[in-house]
Amino acid sequence: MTILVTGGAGYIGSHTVAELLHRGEEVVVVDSLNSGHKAAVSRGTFYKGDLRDREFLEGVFKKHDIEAVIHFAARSLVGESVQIPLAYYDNNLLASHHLVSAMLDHGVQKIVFSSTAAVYGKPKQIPIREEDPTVPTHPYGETKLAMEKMFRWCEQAYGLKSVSLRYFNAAGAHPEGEIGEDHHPETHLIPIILQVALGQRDLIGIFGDDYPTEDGTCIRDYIHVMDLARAHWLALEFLRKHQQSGVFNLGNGRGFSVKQVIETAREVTGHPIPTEVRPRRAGDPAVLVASSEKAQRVLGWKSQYHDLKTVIKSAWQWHQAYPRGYADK
Ligand SMILES: NC(=O)c1ccc[n+]([C@@H]2O[C@H](COP(=O)([O-])OP(=O)(O)OC[C@H]3O[C@@H](n4cnc5c(N)ncnc54)[C@H](O)[C@@H]3O)[C@@H](O)[C@H]2O)c1
Ligand SMILES: O=c1ccn([C@@H]2O[C@H](COP(=O)(O)OP(=O)(O)O[C@H]3O[C@H](CO)[C@@H](O)[C@H](O)[C@H]3O)[C@@H](O)[C@H]2O)c(=O)[nH]1
Repeated sequence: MTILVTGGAGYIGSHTVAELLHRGEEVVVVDSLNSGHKAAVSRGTFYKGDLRDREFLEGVFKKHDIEAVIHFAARSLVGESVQIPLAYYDNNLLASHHLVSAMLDHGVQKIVFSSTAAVYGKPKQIPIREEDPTVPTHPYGETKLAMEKMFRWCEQAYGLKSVSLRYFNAAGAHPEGEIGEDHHPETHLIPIILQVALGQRDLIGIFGDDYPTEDGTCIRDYIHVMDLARAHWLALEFLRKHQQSGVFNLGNGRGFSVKQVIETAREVTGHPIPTEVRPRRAGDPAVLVASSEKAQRVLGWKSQYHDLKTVIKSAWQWHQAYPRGYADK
């Protein structure tokens, strides 16, 4: 039987596809290539298409004996979601609605879902635990939370089993160096810093240095993309074994400020990486750090890349080999 991976040509999706294939799973990828890259999926069956195209989706479900779905496909930029919220309701909620309808029509009852730390909004306590209040501060987080809820209601009504993985900040690249992070435009901190080190940008803008943190810059929990990839396989195994739904945080449990990330990148790259302080970015909470105790206890997951330097080194290896990302492949 086959695992359908939506958004499998994207950053986290492509690393998960590589992990699933490594584990001997059969994989079918569906991706619109809106932000992903065909070259990121070198093995497995690939279909270019949009989840909102019901006829297209129907064709994929008819052609393959699908056991479960891993659902990455989404728009996922915090700032953009504030500017064009309807695009987020359309591409995230409507697309997921089509996907779940097709799944249920074809008797597919298991889904692993890319949720996010953004569902918590401004956390009341650190580290954040799964039972903490979920009060998103932007449409991106709002649509992800709505999808989690949609899965829960579908469990009650139709028996759908879901695992929602709330990831914190994904970073790094595959250890074999053939796939990595390549977004256009790039908005994420670590790849932008590495573009400065490559000479593609003059400096990195720091979005606010007046947060209530030790050095005034935002603190995030950076988790290696291969640790995330392995968690998806474990979530699939959890669904197979227990026929039970669940929600899990995935982070390293350690927070690093924007300034600390820049300093570590200077050590890794040997580049001075000039900075400029800019205004705060709308919707950014000061600190997001996960407790992943539940994922460790229930899924048997453990982060293998806890050191920020190792995470940045692995991203740097990819950016050095492919300075223009997949355009160089
Ligand atoms: N990158 C992070 O730090 C992070 C953190 C938390 C959660 N997430 C979530 O993880 C998932 C993957 O993130 P990413 O950074 O790999 O993003 P990405 O943009 O690299 O990947 C998303 C993929 O989905 C595809 N896609 C989007 N809409 C589609 C549609 N309607 N039909 C078919 N394909 C579609 C895109 O072409 C792309 O390949 C997203 O759901 C995101 O919300 C990411
Ligand atoms: O040029 C930049 C880019 C980012 N930042 C800061 O760096 C931190 C990390 O930002 P970024 O890499 O853009 O990630 P987030 O906005 O934290 O969002 C990521 O992590 C979230 C979970 O925490 C996911 O939901 C999102 O999909 C994913 O993009 C934030 O404090 C930003 O303000 C800067 O100071 N300068």
